[in-house]
Amino acid sequence: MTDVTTGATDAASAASLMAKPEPQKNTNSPWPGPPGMIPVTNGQADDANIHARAYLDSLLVEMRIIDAVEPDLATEIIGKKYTSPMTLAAVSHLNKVMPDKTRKPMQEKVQAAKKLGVLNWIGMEPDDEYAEIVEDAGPTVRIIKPFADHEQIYQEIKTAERLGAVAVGIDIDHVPGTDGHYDVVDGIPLGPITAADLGEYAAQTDLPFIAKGVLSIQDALKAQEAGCAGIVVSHHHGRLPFGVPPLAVLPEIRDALKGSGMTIFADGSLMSGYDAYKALALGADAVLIGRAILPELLQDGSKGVEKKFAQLTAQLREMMMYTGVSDTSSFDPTVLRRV
Ligand SMILES: Cc1cc2nc3c(=O)[nH]c(=O)nc-3n(C[C@H](O)[C@H](O)[C@H](O)COP(=O)(O)O)c2cc1C
Repeated sequence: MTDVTTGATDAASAASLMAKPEPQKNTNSPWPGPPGMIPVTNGQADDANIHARAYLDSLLVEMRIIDAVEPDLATEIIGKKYTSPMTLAAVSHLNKVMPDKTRKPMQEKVQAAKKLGVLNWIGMEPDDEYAEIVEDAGPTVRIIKPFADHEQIYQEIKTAERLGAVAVGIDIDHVPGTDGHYDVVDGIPLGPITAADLGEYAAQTDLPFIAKGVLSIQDALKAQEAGCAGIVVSHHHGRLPFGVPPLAVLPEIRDALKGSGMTIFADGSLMSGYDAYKALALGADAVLIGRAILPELLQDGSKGVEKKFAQLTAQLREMMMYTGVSDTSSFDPTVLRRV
């Protein structure tokens, strides 16, 4: 049976699939490629994904069927129109994991997003690979790592501008490493991002700037102060041990940013259209779908993603109809009951 938390096909691999890179514990991972390339979970209480899943499953839904009609999923995100409030998350490094070197999952994902008319995100790829991946792409947000070398950040912002990104940002939640020091990714040292840094990056570019990995009102307000156009409420598939479920903090962040005009994205274990519905009902303007599309992407490329996305869309539409939500600006958190 497929596990709704992870998309994995049995309980053992479900427990092993999410969260922090744990190369030595990757034996049950269903992903191809070198151990640790695609994050897996330790399945313990410190794994924030466990709590994200439990929180999502504790949210039940009232029915408001009288007067309900088929919903319209068209959504404006930072001034551009898309067919859905569901976007394809940054899931980097995938071209390296495929044993079949003729396959390019990063490009396949970009093409699926374009075909579907949804926003796509690109994460940590070197600028030259990023350029190849987004050749002939639809709208893309480029997320840059919090490099210790700030010059590299400025350079990557410039490349994103040149390549026509619709927004640019930093995954600010990728500063700490599991050794208690600043993380190092692909041999590149990461470093702290101060509020002043964030303000400078946001001011440097005409593109909307996004802070990805906000999980408190404090950081949300700092991002606002820094001039960010948007935030992603996220713990980056459980980088933070014991991380609070993004959906648990989303409503208070939404309230804190009320009237700011900022776009609020959310992600974290959204494995179905029903999960996406809950994030949207709790105040996300749009959601990022990452691991829910990974098995299909790696197995069947663009077509697999399109098929999975159609399933997520059907679930989102079904839930919107049952709850009388006719369009993506009409979500109502009072429909949800926590049990
Ligand atoms: C294989 C993989 C690579 C990722 N790489 C990046 C990255 O480079 N930059 C980034 O901001 N997020 C990255 N993420 C995090 C996702 O964008 C997303 O925040 C996270 O997976 C939570 O969403 P999900 O539960 O739908 O997967 C990555 C996720 C995965 C699974």
